[in-house]
Amino acid sequence: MLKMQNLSVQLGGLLQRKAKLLEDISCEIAQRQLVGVIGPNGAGKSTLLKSVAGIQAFTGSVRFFDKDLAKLPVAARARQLAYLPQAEVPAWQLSVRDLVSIGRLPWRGEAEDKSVARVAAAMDKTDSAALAERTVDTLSGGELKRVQVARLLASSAPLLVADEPIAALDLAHQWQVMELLRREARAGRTLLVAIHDLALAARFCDRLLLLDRGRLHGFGTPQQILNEENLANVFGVDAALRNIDGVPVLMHRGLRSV
Ligand SMILES: Nc1ncnc2c1ncn2[C@@H]1O[C@H](COP(=O)(O)OP(=O)(O)OP(=O)(O)O)[C@@H](O)[C@H]1O
Repeated sequence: MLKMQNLSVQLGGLLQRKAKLLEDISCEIAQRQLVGVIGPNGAGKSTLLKSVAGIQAFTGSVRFFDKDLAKLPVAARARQLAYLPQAEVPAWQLSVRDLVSIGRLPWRGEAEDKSVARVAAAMDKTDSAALAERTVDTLSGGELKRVQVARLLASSAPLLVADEPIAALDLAHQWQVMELLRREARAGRTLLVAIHDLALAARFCDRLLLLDRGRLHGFGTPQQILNEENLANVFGVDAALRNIDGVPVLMHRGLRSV
C-alpha cells in the first residue's frame, strides 16, 4: 500500500517569497490499483509524482508497504519504484533497445536472459519492437513516449509512477497504454499516473486523486470524483455527465472560466 501523510512542498528560502506547491496531502492507495492524478494545469500533479519518486524535496512522508521511500538508499528505491517524467528528451543517441534496457538497471546483477526477455516483452506490449534498432533521437514524439513507457514496464518495481504517459499518443495507442497500465495493476503493481484526459481516466482508473491549487480536493472512484460540481469548481467547465456502461462520460456545455 502507498501511504502519503501530510505531504507538503514549499519553495523559497528565508529571504524569498514562499510558494506552497502542495499542502498536506494525505491519501492511502491500495495495491493493485491504477490511480489517476487529475487536476488543472499547475494543480501540482507533477510535483506530487516527483515527491513520491524522491526527486522533489517535501515534508511529511511517503511510505510504500511500510518503507519510507525518501529514506531508502537510491538503489533500493529504484527497485521499489520506476518513474516516467512528463518530458524526458534523451540526450544520447541510444538505441531504443538500450533505452528500454535502462529500466532493468536496478537489477543489473541478475541473470542476463531474464532482463533480455523483459525488455523484449515491454517493447512488444508497447508496439515498439519494430523500432528496437533505431536511435531514440530519430523517433516521433508518440513513438518516443511508447518507448519510454516500455522502459517503465521493463522494470520489476512494484510501484510505477508515470507523468502523462499517454500525452502525444494517438487514440489507439492511448487506449493500448491505458489497458497495459491497468493490466499491470491487476498483476499486482500499484500505479500513480498523471492524466489530463478525464474520459480515459474514468474508463481505466480504479481511483482518481483530484488536485486543486496544491490541495487534495478529492480521492475516490471515478464515479465519486467526476461530478458536475468538481468539473465546474476545479476545472472551470460547465459539463454534463452521462453514465454509459457504468463509466461517467463528459458532455461539454461551455467554460466557466479560463
Ligand atoms: N521550481 C519552481 N519554482 C516555482 N514554481 C514552481 C516550480 N516548480 C513548479 N512550480 C509551480 O508549481 C505549480 C505546480 O506545478 P506542477 O508542474 O506540479 O503542476 P501540474 O499539475 O503538473 O501542471 P500541468 O498540468 O501543467 O503539467 C505550478 O504553478 C508551477 O508553476
